[in-house]
Amino acid sequence: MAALAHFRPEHNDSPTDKTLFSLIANDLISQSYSIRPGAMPCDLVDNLLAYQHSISTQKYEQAGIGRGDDFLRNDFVRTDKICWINGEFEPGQRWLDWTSQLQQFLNRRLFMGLFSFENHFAHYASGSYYKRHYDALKGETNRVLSQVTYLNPGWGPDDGGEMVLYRNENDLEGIKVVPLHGTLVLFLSEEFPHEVLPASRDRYSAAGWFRVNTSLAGKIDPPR
Ligand SMILES: O=C(O)CCC(=O)C(=O)O
Ligand SMILES: [Fe+2]
Repeated sequence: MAALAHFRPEHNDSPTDKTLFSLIANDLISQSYSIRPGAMPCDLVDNLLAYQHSISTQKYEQAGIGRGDDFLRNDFVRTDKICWINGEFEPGQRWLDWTSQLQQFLNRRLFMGLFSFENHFAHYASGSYYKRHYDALKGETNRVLSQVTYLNPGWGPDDGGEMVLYRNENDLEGIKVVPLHGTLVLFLSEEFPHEVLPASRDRYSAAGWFRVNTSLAGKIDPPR
């Protein structure tokens, strides 16, 4: 027994990144989406949540739909507020390092050709929503893989705010994902309509998209 006193488990219950990446890859192979409650490393999501809270509300902008000249604010579709994440501060950089490792892993394992990652914090104030939509339109391939990580400790069954992931355009029932702290969701951007139901409290997340390189000669495809 004395020897056990010196035994220290290598890490806590959460799987190592490689194990998690492997599970995600297997999910994507078998069902083109991955829903992993509580899978994110605790220190990473705690750090990200603290970072999100430290950002001044003035840095948030009303979210819109479309990009560039097609950008449109439309309260009928979505009412959340967003703030793009860059590597300016350490927690943001750690997050981008982690997502870059995931990107490399998926490229090696699944040959996905993921080229870049854009992502933002999203704040859905109580009652906010994002109606059913696709993150990418077929044929306009650039957003390939959507990612959402939830940053809401203690989210309860009565808090609402589920993300509903529909299996295809005819699916009306969908799979409800509770936006609980540390839950990670990934899905092929062109394949799954999804929506965010209104919540009864503030709802925080980091949502992002891995993109392929659609730059044409001489014309760089901007990251957002
Ligand atoms: O927050 C979520 O659960 C999903 C957000 C979303 O669909 C998006 O930002 O495109
Ligand atoms: Fe979306």
